[in-house]
Amino acid sequence: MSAVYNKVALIGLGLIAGSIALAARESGAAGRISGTARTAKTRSAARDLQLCDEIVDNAAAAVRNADLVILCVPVGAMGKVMSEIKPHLKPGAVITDVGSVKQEVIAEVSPHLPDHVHFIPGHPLAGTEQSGPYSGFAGLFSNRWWLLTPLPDTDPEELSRLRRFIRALGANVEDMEPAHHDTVLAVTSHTPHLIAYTMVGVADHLKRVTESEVIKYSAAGFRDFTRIAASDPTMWRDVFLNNKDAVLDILGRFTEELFVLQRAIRMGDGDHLHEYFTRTRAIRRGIIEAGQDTDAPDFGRSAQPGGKRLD
Ligand SMILES: NC(=O)c1ccc[n+]([C@@H]2O[C@H](COP(=O)([O-])OP(=O)(O)OC[C@H]3O[C@@H](n4cnc5c(N)ncnc54)[C@H](O)[C@@H]3O)[C@@H](O)[C@H]2O)c1
Ligand SMILES: O=C(O)C(=O)C[C@]1(C(=O)O)C=C[C@@H](O)C=C1
Repeated sequence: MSAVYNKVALIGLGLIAGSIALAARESGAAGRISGTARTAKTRSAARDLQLCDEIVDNAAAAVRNADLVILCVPVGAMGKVMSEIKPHLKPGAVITDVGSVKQEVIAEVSPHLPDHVHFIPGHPLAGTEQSGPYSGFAGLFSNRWWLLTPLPDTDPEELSRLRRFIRALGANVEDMEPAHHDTVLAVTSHTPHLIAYTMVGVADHLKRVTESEVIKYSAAGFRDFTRIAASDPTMWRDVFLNNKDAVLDILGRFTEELFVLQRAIRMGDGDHLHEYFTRTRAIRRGIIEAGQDTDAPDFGRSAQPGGKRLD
């Protein structure tokens, strides 16, 4: 394909920027990619991996003459990076970000925006528990959602151009209000991560009592928790500090439900537990039937059309 942007600048060469670089190169969506990272070690790793056409020592140099600038740093660092690149941006450039939280990023970045650029915040709903330049891969965004949260004055032509670039990386694009984004992600991503972190912490305490048994006999469910709980501490610290209200709201609801289930177990209320688990199972099956979980095994669907199983 012909390039959507002549020069793309990636700030923060970790999992997401590395994956964007590889996918953009594979698709030809970027004419030229310039990248930078905070530490010399990361820049050197990115050079070894040949992630970009050029790896430069600072963000100011990376954005020079760039048509698209993608901020790929932790949510809490977005404002600082934006203030550094402000004087070096090309007039007409599009600035986007990949932060997992939107309202706070918009609040932190907006004061540093020069008049002559377009800021279109975004968030790819794709990732892993890995971080750093070695963890990127070209297929990360394939068939995943990438949400954009355009602002009231967003130029429609620039918005459709950015959508074209993102689709070239393999993702499906949708627009969302920033506040709604933060509520949805608190439910689908942020609170589940906090629960995984907590569960692994509980098991860690238990391990001190039972020695190595918690790890040795850990079942698949717990192992999935440990994968999530291995996610980058800086990234997740910033997510929780910057999506505080939505996460605290969902966490409150979670705690209430947990107490109800706890009571049902104590009272031996099997009907309540069975009805609850039947509802949650239907949600999982709905996700798979909608084709939203490409990693999931297709539990019995081939044998039973419609996802129903004979029990
Ligand atoms: N990992 C995921 O699953 C995932 C998915 C979607 C979106 N995101 C978002 O993407 C962004 C990047 O995440 P990632 O997983 O690629 O992280 P990463 O740790 O792999 O990479 C982050 C990069 O930012 C740089 N950085 C860290 N702190 C910085 C600072 N204070 N100033 C300047 N640079 C700094 C690091 O050196 C590194 O180059 C985050 O905002 C995160 O919320 C992550
Ligand atoms: O698959 C994972 O490891 C992820 O946690 C990815 C995940 C998610 O919760 O789905 C994590 C944070 C992002 O902002 C987007 C995607």
